[in-house]
Amino acid sequence: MEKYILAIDQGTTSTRTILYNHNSEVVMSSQREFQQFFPHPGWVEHDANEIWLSTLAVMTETIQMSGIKPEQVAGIGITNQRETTVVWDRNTGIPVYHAIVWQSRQSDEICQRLKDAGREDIIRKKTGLLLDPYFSATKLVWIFENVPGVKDKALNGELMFGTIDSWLVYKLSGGKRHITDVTNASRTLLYNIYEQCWDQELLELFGIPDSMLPEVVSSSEVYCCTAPYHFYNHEVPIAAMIGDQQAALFGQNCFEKGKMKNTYGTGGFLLMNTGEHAVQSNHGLLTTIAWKLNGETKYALEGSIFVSGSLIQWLRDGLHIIHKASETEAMAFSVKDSDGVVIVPAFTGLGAPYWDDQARGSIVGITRGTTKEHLARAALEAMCYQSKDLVLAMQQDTNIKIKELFVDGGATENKFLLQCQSDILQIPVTRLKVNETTALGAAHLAGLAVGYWTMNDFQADVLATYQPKIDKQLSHHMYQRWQKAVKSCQAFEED
Ligand SMILES: Nc1ncnc2c1ncn2[C@@H]1O[C@H](COP(=O)(O)OP(=O)(O)O)[C@@H](O)[C@H]1O
Ligand SMILES: O=P(O)(O)OC[C@H](O)CO
Repeated sequence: MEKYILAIDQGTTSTRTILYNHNSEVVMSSQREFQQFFPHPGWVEHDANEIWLSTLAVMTETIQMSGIKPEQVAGIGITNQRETTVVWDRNTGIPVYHAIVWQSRQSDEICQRLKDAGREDIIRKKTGLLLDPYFSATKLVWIFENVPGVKDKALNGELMFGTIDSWLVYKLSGGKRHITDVTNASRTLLYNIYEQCWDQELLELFGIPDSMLPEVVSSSEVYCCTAPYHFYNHEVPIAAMIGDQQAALFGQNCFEKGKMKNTYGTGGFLLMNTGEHAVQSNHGLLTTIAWKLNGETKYALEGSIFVSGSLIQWLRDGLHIIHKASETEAMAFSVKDSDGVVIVPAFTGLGAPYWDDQARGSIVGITRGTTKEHLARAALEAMCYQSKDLVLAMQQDTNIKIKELFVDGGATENKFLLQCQSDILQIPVTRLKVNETTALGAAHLAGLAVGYWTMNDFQADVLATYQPKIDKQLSHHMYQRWQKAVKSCQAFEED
């Protein structure tokens, strides 16, 4: 009887399940979007129950549509939107508040308070992260301070905290297990990534009782089985949990130190495997855990780009100069260059390596001859320049010369983007046949845990490699113009 691995990819806007066969081919998949709540400007919330129900629905649908028997599923791997925070009642399993999403800025003030109290350094040293509302701990503090009765209940040991991986395993196991994997723990601001444990000093600093924390486990092992009533009366091993960006790094086969992937979605996420050493960044990059497998922990450096593919959405929905994102490819190829136009998409400030939340976007270099084709080209180039900023920062932090960039995400359909990225970086840029590397990474980790695959089974099947086509000098000149444009948009705000 042929066996399969089921990956659950619980993302920010939708939940997906993908069923893989032994050749790592997609046999069936299913997807459900769920509601986004924006109760105040800058706040983003989800209904954790809806996320759970969407997960059950897509799991069931995938199995039904594939026509396989439930007992043919050898294991389940979970990958998830990271940092998003859920608090639920230990006795009833009911969340006490909406899940606060990683994008949400509602704990801004709490971060500021801690910064003013001079706490940022200690947090950065222990967690590799920044004191920012992006990460879980201050979201949890926000719930304590704003939802009546929650803090007392938490202190009484009546509540549980978890990121989405934790929440889903709790539900899937019928409340039997309260766990999280190291990669998700490493995004909470509560986990000491060097000692690999919840950090007592940080728990005290945030006022969080350790009774509500999940047990931290590796990214690949059989943690428990699905409660039979959730999966056609079958107990299927849940065998992997990993944050989505780390899962993509694994799914891209970036197993060795120095290997790097870049995801071009709404935002951008660049991760480099730094091996068994956690590298502290001097350029505002995050130090994070890549995965823990067979007792070995691998670390990564991470840079996030706030606006990547969403710049193309803005051309469509804001400027109305395109109807579909894919049109930008032909438009960009149709002109020989951007005619000197540079777009800096600092819509909400600039992330690493600038960390300037005051900066705002700009379009410089326009003339009477500027056309929408030049703007489309400049927008795609901006996505590449931002990645180059991060690649350079990573090279400086690690002393590792990057030899190749692996790419994934929706915008990698765009051939101009990938050629341009190779030109700007002056290294090969490789896209695999599988673009859903996040789910694949989680599936592979689950397959390893249940003996379905070995590491030798993971061969990167290349779709295309783009080699630099412009010379170094021109590439350097273009990048210098980008740096000038960034400086000018920062200076403009100062004025
Ligand atoms: N052919 C394309 N060229 C340029 N950008 C694209 C293209 N197709 C999609 N995008 C951009 O990629 C993003 C969608 O990618 P996706 O990986 O699905 O994002 P996410 O997972 O963040 O929702 C959108 O912001 C869209 O504008
Ligand atoms: O769900 P995505 O793909 O938007 O990813 C979200 C990231 O994990 C946030 O850190």
